[in-house]
Amino acid sequence: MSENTNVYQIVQQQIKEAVDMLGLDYTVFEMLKQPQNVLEVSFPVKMDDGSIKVFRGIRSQHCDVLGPFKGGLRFHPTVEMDEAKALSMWMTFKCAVVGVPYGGAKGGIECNPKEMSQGELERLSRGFIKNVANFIGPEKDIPAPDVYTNPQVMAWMMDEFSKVRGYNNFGIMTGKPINIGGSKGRSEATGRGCVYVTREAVKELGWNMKDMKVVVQGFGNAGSIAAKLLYDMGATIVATNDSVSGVYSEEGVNPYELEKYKKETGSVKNYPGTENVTNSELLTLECDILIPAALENQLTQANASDIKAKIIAEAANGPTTPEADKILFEKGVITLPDILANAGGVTVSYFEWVQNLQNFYWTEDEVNNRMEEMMVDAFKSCYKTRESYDVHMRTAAYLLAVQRLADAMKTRGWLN
Ligand SMILES: NC(=O)C1=CN([C@@H]2O[C@H](COP(=O)(O)OP(=O)(O)OC[C@H]3O[C@@H](n4cnc5c(N)ncnc54)[C@H](O)[C@@H]3O)[C@@H](O)[C@H]2O)C=CC1
Ligand SMILES: O=C(O)CCC(=O)C(=O)O
Repeated sequence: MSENTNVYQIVQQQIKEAVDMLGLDYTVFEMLKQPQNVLEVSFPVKMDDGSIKVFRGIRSQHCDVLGPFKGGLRFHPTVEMDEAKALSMWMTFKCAVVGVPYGGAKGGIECNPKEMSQGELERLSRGFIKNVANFIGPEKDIPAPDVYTNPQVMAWMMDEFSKVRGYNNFGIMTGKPINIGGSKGRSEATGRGCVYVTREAVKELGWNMKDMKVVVQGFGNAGSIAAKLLYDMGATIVATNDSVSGVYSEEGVNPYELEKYKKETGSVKNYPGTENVTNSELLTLECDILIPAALENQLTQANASDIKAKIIAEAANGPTTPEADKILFEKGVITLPDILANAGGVTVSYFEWVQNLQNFYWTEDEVNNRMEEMMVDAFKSCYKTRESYDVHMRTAAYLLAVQRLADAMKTRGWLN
């Protein structure tokens, strides 16, 4: 039978399982099984050659019982509503797992940013914001970077929103450049947070980071930072890739040098001293830690039994299908689920928003130390729940998150 890779249906299944295990009122499932609000917009953008192209943008706001909606915006050719809904739902659970007072949102624009100039990307970003300005706001829904969006895109969007409102609104977007209200540590936060929980898992197993061989799928923001920090801790980065190619070396690569090479050539492909590997070869390489840091549905029933890693730390959202999860659990692999492992990004986004609202800025050490404390606490809570319910880490994280959401619903009078 072919595998279901519809991420919206997958997340609904994850919620149902947690609600049933916790014996909660069915209203909790009814509330969480779909987003509270969705918006789809289309708008014209003038291209550099003078032509007009119409783009489609999406924003899904899942559940705001714990606070305003929050989550990234991606620029990608595959952006569509079911994916945005699922990603917004994962944001709700992620915030609840780490104790960040937000609800989940996500969105994006269907486009190929690699084929667009900076001017076109700026007009695209501003056009999107003009069309969603009434739907978002610093107390309502605060977007952030995701796949193929970056601090510059956040800056244009913040500037456009401020123009629409008629006064500066730094708190509307997070992941901004530091000189216009960005937080120190935000660019590195997703990879850094992922490394903190990976380090805790390695410690729990009584292993030493210096003995770890690591494979990172997706040498972008989250993946390259995770690779660099693990390398700094003594781990060996044996392979990594991007959308063009992968590279492998048994002795390991220096991710700082690889980053320079990728900046110069546009890809990790043909990095000296390595052999090129395909994406499917990369995922099943001999290693201790595998960090999927690209897109959804990468570990599936087709490749799960061939995966050699003992720890999988999901920097990406939704990289593992439920069928793959089962196979990996039975093999004894410890999966650090996305809603825990990549929560460092939204945690520091929360710090950025707090700094913007107070107009008072923190040092990088303050940001990193506070994030570390929250990530380690969340890891420990999930690990404890995993042991007490005898479930895998993903289910443990959902049990914690759904219980916290249900408690807040009860307190707010949404449940009997
Ligand atoms: N940026 C952030 O703060 C956060 C990102 N994430 C998740 O992390 C993942 C990566 O996001 P970012 O690092 O921000 O994006 P990015 O755009 O900086 O990097 C994505 C990387 O994946 C690579 N890639 C794309 N398609 C690929 C394929 N088919 N095979 C192998 N590599 C491929 C790209 O070449 C690029 O190197 C996404 O799932 C995102 O939702 C999660 C939490 C926060
Ligand atoms: O920083 C944020 O607000 C959200 C980041 C994000 O999109 C994610 O965690 O998947």
